[in-house]
Order: sequence, then structure tokens, then C-alpha cells
Amino acid sequence: MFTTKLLTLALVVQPGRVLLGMKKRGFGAGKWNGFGGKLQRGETIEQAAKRELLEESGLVVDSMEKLGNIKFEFVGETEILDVHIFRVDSFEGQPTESDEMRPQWFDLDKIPFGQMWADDILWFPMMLQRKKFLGYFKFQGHDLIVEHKLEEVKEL
Ligand SMILES: NNC(=O)c1cnc2ccc(F)cc2c1N
Repeated sequence: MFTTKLLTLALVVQPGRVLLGMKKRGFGAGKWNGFGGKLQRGETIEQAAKRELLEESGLVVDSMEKLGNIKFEFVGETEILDVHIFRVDSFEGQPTESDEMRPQWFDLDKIPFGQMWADDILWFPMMLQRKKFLGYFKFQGHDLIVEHKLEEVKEL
């Protein structure tokens, strides 16, 4: 019996570069991540994505598009993480370190995939080309993908 947890993930993209955050503590600490988290009561997924980006990076979203949905399973755990992925192309503010995240811009040819979740290298190219995608990844621990599916779709 699996339960599902809705989560958001936002990637901020400017011409030639993407903003990532070094997770300083908790789940995924030590990896460069996008910005996101759980929904609060009564929030839409979009509202949560915008709130989490503001909380974790200091940026206010001007425009954002939903590009992906990936379900993550971890071997031995009964909770599926249902992650809704957004690309943010325009925003207000300056990236600011929070107690959770240290933001940093990366040129697109220098994305630190070796210090990121192992699925990123597979779907980042779709996100950067504004292609819509659906995925499923089964992890053993936090670094080994034992099974996955990833497909481009016309509609999410
Ligand atoms: N930029 N990518 C992420 O932030 C990311 C990617 N994959 C994940 C897989 C499982 C998980 F629990 C979190 C992530 C995640 N934050």
C-alpha cells in the first residue's frame, strides 16, 4: 500500500545559466537541488512552488511554466514522492542564501550533475528545451536508480 506526497520543484533559468541551491541540511543535504517542497493546507501546486522558491532563494516569480511530473519511489519505503517541476524564466530579486539553501548560478555547460540527484542529468535537457515530460524513478538509497521511465508528452 503506497501513499503519495505532493512536492514542488522549481528551476530558475536565464539565458545560458540555471540557478541551483546547495541543500545545507535535511533531506538531500550536500546536493545541488532545484527549489521546492511540500504544499501547505489550501495551497495549489503553483502557489506552493512560488512560496517555496521565495522562501528558499528570495526570488519572486514573474513567469513560470509547468514542464514535468516525476514520481519517485525509494526501495523499502511506502511513500511515493509526486514531484511537479516548474521552469521559472522571469523573476524579481537577487538570489539570497537561506538557512536551507545556498543559491548559485551555473553555466549550462557546467551543471554539477555529479553533485546532484542522479535523475537530473536525464530530464534537465528536456526542461531546458521546454519539452514536457513524465517520469518515474525508483531509488535504492539516495544515489542509485534501480528502475526508471521517462517520456516526453504533449500535455501534462
Ligand atoms: N534539481 N533536482 C532536484 O532538486 C531533485 C531531483 N531528484 C530528486 C529525487 C528524489 C528526491 F527526493 C528529491 C529530488 C530532487 N530534489
